[in-house]
Amino acid sequence: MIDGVEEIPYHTNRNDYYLCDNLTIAVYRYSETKNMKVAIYLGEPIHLFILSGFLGSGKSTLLKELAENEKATGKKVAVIMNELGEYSVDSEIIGSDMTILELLDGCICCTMKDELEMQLLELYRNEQPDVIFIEATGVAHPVDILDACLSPVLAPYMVVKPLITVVDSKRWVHRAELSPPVQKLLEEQVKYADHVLLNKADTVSPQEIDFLQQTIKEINPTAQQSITTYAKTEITDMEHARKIGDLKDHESLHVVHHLRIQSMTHTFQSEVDRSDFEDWLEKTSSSLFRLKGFLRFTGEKETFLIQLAYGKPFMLPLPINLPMNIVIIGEDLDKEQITEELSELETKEGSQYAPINNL
Ligand SMILES: Nc1nc2c(ncn2[C@@H]2O[C@H](COP(=O)(O)OP(=O)(O)OP(=O)(O)O)[C@@H](O)[C@H]2O)c(=O)[nH]1
Repeated sequence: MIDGVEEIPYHTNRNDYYLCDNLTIAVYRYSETKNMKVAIYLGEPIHLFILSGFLGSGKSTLLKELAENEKATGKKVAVIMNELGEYSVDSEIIGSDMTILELLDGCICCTMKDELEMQLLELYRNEQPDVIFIEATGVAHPVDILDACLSPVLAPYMVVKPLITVVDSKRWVHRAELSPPVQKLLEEQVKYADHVLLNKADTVSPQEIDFLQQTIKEINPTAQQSITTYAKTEITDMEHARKIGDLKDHESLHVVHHLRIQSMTHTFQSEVDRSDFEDWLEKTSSSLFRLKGFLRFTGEKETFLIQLAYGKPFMLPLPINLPMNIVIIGEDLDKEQITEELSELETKEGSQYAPINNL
């Protein structure tokens, strides 16, 4: 018997993933006892790059460039490509010498969230890449992509790198010709980026580049900007996100620096008083885009799945024991204060079990 792991009160015959309201829980068979166990497979943290940008802006071109740079430094690279269509032209272009997974005919930020979580989990468990690049569809919203990538099970073992938005310079200059919803999407993709690539610089004049830089700065004053042709850039140009703590030691706080959209994962060390937590949620919810994870309340035997989206909280009791990881996504999060507030909610009873290594 492994300490701290509870048996799941149902039986399945194989290693499996258990999908629960959008969240993926890894379920492994522990062969000595023949019982199913819930656990997290712990390996090296994986660096996750999310590439957003409107259709045809140059995301695949950038992906190919960055992936090749990373491979040249000896890193193991995996790619997840999301396309709205049923066939991915881009993955053909990227080449066959790295793991490429396709999510076709839907968008990871809405209908394909579960599939994305499954693919990330599978990559994490089976391939252990150093870096994963996710190319979103041209119409995905960066907040939703980040949300889809950060399941509470995996988030502590991922280092989310700066969110990169690729802009088609010419299209941007002429964006007033687009429909208002498309214009809004382009602006949102820029607004929430950490790094904006002004790509296709060869298609505009130097004066237009100046104008472009200025308008992008007005929408997102903190994003780093690069001017590129055929997305020629280096990953080191974008290396301005750093994790806090050492994830190999299962550091509970996972923070994405310099992101306008920030995420953090808090791991509760012990159970929490339910009404204190509900008060905290009520007080804080309006400032969060998203909160999701697992929690146990003092005096209650189930683990609760906690979800907060668009200010509305949702709690579902689960008949299994899970690590108490909560993922939080928001803008300008005061992470230290949130960590402090969440730690204060702990009642010091029913401590968090240690995740298991080497399953
Ligand atoms: N002239 C010019 N063409 C470019 C540049 N970068 C990319 N392209 C071309 O633009 C087209 C679209 O590039 P992709 O990299 O496929 O764009 P994407 O954003 O992945 O496209 P979707 O996946 O359809 O959204 C391709 O034909 C590229 O070769 C550039 O800097 N200048």
